[in-house]
This record gives sequence, structure tokens and C-alpha cells, in this order.
Amino acid sequence: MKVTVVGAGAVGASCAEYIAMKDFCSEVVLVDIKEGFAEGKAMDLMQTASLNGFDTKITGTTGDYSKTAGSHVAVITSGIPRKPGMTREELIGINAGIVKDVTANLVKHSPEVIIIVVSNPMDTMAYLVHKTSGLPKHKIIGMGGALDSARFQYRLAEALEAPISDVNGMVIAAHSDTGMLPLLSKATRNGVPVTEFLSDEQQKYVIEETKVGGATLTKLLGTSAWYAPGAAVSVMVQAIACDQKKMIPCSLMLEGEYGQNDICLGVPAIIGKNGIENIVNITLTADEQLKFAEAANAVREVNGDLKF
Ligand SMILES: NC(=O)c1ccc[n+]([C@@H]2O[C@H](COP(=O)([O-])OP(=O)(O)OC[C@H]3O[C@@H](n4cnc5c(N)ncnc54)[C@H](O)[C@@H]3O)[C@@H](O)[C@H]2O)c1
Ligand SMILES: O=C(O)C[C@H](O)C(=O)O
Repeated sequence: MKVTVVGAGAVGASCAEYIAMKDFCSEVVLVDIKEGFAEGKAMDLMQTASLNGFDTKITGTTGDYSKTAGSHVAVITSGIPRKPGMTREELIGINAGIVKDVTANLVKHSPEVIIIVVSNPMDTMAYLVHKTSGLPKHKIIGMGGALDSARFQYRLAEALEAPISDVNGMVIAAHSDTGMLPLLSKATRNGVPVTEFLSDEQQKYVIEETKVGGATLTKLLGTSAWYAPGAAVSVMVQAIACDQKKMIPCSLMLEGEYGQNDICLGVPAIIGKNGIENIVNITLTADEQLKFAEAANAVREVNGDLKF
């Protein structure tokens, strides 16, 4: 299994590192536009192989996509991250052009590739890849829900004063500060609804802190996060590489599901060797349905700024 990661910056390198550490791929190719950067990151990571005990071969290239030929999966992390005080949506002006070019290069050299879109604003970038790549819809997967769900579980464990392994929960809808929808109604501690343990105030705290999880880290770090994003991507790549049929919330093209059409938004999906193998329809409360529709309206407005 060959995986390409475009963008050898914070998220790209973290994702390559987690993929290598889990040792389920034969090869990871890092691509960056900055001269020598991907080569340097690849060499540094390879020098951890004997220390960390993995056999995955990591190579780097400055924009030579022939080196990515025959990739099964490609991850797009190229583009700029936000700074404190910015929204993800403000990145569209620069990142749309980058994502469009990178997609064309990837598909040219790996026509069968499955693309995982990470660059922000992610739901809109996933939509852009759908509109420009010519790939079938099951091969384009936006990464947002896996990360947001991990942050939801972190906040739930904190409020419950429980180990994270006791907690389960999922975030759907948009990967944005306002459009995220943490499904508190379905979150559990070892199968027991968390709503049995948390006060209304605690529930509100968990939801709000989850939604601004990325902004909180951006404020602390001066740029956006990379460890949890890299780990979230590695989980998705592994689900494909090992045909795990895992249910992961991903941003994917909706064609009637959840009452939406012609939009990429986060919903639970079964991820396996073919990419998106099934879209899972779950029952939402009336309030959740309303919030999902509001998130869709906001993403649709951002999509309107795209030029194909
Ligand atoms: N979807 C998510 O959950 C999620 C999570 C974290 C970050 N992000 C997004 O991922 C992107 C990357 O974040 P980061 O922190 O790694 O940024 P970064 O600046 O550390 O890395 C980005 C890299 O992309 C490279 N790049 C730029 N244009 C390129 C091109 N045309 N071809 C190849 N490489 C190119 C840059 O040289 C840089 O090394 C941002 O848009 C950020 O908002 C998304
Ligand atoms: O917050 C950001 O801008 C980066 C990313 O989308 C995240 O959620 O960490």
C-alpha cells in the first residue's frame, strides 16, 4: 500500500509519522512545494525507524508527482493554516487554488487514488475536489469528523471525570466553529447515555468547547493543531489500507441523504478498501436536524465563493 501526503508541514508530517508508527503501509511519499522540505522531513522521519521499530519507507519530493504514481491513498494537507482570530473559511482564497492544482497532479499520476482532504475550509475543499477531480464520489473523503469526535470525547471525559476509553461520541455536520454538531444525545459512557451523568450546564460546556476546539488550540499555539489532526488522518488511512469497515464521520458528497444535495458535509460512513463503502443514516432529534440544515446553508454559502 502506497500513500502520498501532500504538504510536509505540521499536519502532513504528523500524519506521515503516525502512519509509519502503525506500520501498515509499505510506502509513504511526502510532497511539498518548498525546496528540500519534504525530502528533509522524510529523512528525519526515516531516522526514527530503527528507534520506533517500523519498516514503512518514507520518501520526500519537491513537487515531482511522478514519485507519487500508483498511490492507493493521497492525503491533501497543502495550504495555509489559520492564525489566532481567523476562521477556517478565511483560508479559501489561497487554499482553493492549491487544492485544485494538487488534485489534478495526484489524479494524473494515480487515476485510481482515494483522496482524503484535510486543507481548510475542509468541507468546501472536499466539494472542490469532487467538482474538479473526475473521481467517483466514494473516493473523496473529507477529514473533520474523526478529529472533532476525538475532541468531543476529550471534553466528555473531562466533564465526566472518566478515562477517555470509557467514552464514545460523534460529531457530524460542518468542520467549522459554528457548524459542528456534537451528538450529545447519542454519546455514552460504557453504553450509558452521558446525559444521565452531566448537568445541563456541563452538557453546554462540552458542546461549546468541542465546537471551538480548533480555535482554542490556534490561540494557544499561534497556528492550528497537528498531533490530533495527523492521528485522525492515520486512522482513516488505516481503515482503508486494512479494509476495516470502520464507522467514521467524514465529509462526503450528499445526494439526498440527511435531506441535502450537492454538498460535502460530515456524516457517519463505513470506511474500507474502496473508500466510502456506505453512508450511515442515523436518526437525529428535531433540534439536531435543524442544526444540520443550518450548517449546510453556511457551507453552501462558502462553496458559492469557489471558481472552477
Ligand atoms: N481538516 C482538519 O481537521 C484540519 C486539521 C488541521 C489542519 N487543517 C488544515 O490543513 C492545512 C495544513 O495545515 P498545517 O498546519 O500542516 O500547515 P503548514 O503550513 O505547517 O503546512 C502546509 C504545507 O503545505 C505546503 N504547500 C503549500 N502549497 C503547496 C503546494 N501547492 N503543493 C505542495 N505543498 C504545498 C507548504 O509549503 C507547507 O509545508 C491548513 O489548511 C489547515 O487549516 C485541517
Ligand atoms: O482549527 C483549524 O483551523 C485547524 C483544524 O481545522 C482543526 O480543527 O484543528
